[in-house]
Amino acid sequence: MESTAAITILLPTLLSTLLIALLLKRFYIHKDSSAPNNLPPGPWKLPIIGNVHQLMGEHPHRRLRSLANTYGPLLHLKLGEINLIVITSAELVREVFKTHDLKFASRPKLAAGKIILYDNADFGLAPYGKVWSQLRKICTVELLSHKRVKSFCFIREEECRNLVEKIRAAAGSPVNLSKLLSYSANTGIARAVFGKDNPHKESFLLAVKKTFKYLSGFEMVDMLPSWSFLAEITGSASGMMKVHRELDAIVTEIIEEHQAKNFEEDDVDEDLVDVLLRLQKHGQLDFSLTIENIKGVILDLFLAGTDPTSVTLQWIMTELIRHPEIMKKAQHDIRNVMDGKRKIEDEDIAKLPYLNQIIKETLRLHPTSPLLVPRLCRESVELIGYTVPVESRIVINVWAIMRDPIYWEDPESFRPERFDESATDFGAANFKFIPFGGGRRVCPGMQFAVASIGCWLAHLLFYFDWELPQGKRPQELDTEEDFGISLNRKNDLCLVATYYDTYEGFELSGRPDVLQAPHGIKRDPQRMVIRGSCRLFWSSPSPA
Ligand code: HEM
Repeated sequence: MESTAAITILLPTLLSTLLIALLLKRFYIHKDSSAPNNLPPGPWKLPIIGNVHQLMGEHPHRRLRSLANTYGPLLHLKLGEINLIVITSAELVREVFKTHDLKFASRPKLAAGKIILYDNADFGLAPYGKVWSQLRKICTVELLSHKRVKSFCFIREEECRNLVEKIRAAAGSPVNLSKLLSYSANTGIARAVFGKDNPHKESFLLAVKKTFKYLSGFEMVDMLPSWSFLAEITGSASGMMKVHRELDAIVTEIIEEHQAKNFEEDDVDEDLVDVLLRLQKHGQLDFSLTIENIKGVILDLFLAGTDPTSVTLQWIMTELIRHPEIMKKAQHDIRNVMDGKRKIEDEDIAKLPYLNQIIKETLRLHPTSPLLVPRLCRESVELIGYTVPVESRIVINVWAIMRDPIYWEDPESFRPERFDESATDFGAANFKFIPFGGGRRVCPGMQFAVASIGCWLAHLLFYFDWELPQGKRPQELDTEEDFGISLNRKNDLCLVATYYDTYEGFELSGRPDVLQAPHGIKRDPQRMVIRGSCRLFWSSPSPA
């Protein structure tokens, strides 16, 4: 983990600086007089670095859970100059998302937001205010609303079929599912946002990985923002600048292509980029929409629409491989629902509640943002008798809450059925299941993500049987995590897929929804019947 490495390298320097500071300037190190007396509890703090050293050695969400177990669900840490408040209970999440939503609706200024995302000109990291709310509204209406998500079903279906074809082409050799899913997710969001595929996937996906690492909020430069030289020493400033240049080149190309189209006012085929450029040209918003805002929005959607979706799918497939009986049940459901049909459509997926339960259970155990996206407290707030100071950085350890035995029976087990028993939904109604966050800053891409994940998963399970390469046993599949703002698998997921040949004696043509009958037999998908558990075959071939 880069931030841990940076901490490890810097710690001796910081400690010696501290020692010298203590010896020579004893009297210049004052207690922060502006700090309230009743801060939430937390461990003893070293001067200057505060509790930075206590986050070493483990992923932050795991470390913060251990600290919460000692100090309670409302925890105060000092990370360099930053007051970090860590929330680890559903009851306190309710306070943040409901009672005091407005006070917690901003985001801290992170170095990555400044350098990579055009000084937070996007809306995912933008401070609470007019620019954020209008950009969010435009994206919701034009891209992420229920109606728009439904209208993109043709993109989802086409991309799913392309994915199936790619996996089939591997003909039983291991496929790198992590890579294939990232590519597919990126194509899906690119086509929805700007109408065509992203030709620079390889470099884009590398830049995405780095961006999510830099956005964790645990970079040295984000803990000691007034020591700006740290960004230079640790190399994070140049690293971020490099990522910025790579991403900027891609969005600049997209924008220039759209500008060159010279679209008409009443163009009915406007995509989101066209809409943003039109609004900029005609000054139709009550703030001045800059080209940096437009680039930032495209990057937000591009980053958020690619990584969490594909990462969730990788965790789903990881859990299904580790639990073959659950995989079989899901496959049985979908092959039954398809009942001789070959092309999976949105309405088929709607008939698969177990698939939905699998998605929820995976997001419970592997939330892609284990600490959500950090919030900034806009004014001081009283919570359970403690004061959360203004400008504190707030993280909600959803990873810990969603594994807490207080709220979940047998929390470490992968058991999709638990979502059958309780009517827990994605919408954070009970504050113990919050993989998409909540309140005003809740993920606006939730419907887009759930529709895409459902479609991909249905295709992966309907068309293929899956196993680990080299005869490995399910429990040998690792679940090692990599940390950034997004909780990825550390190692790529490589699996062997066996095409589920439901139509005996029939070959699929180029596209998996098209059947090719052997010579002399009429093609009539209506005449397929189900035999045995879920295997389909041609009912009565009667060669002419
Ligand atoms: C499984 C998939 C996804 C998960 C788990 C997820 C999760 C999250 C979380 C936890 C947040 C922070 C919420 C908070 O602060 O309370 C967030 C914010 C956001 N997400 Fe997602 N997300 C997913 C997919 C998407 C997709 C597909 C898009 C867009 C196409 C998207 C766009 C955004 C944006 C723009 C924000 C920032 C919102 C704001 O600050 O107002 N996400 N997401």
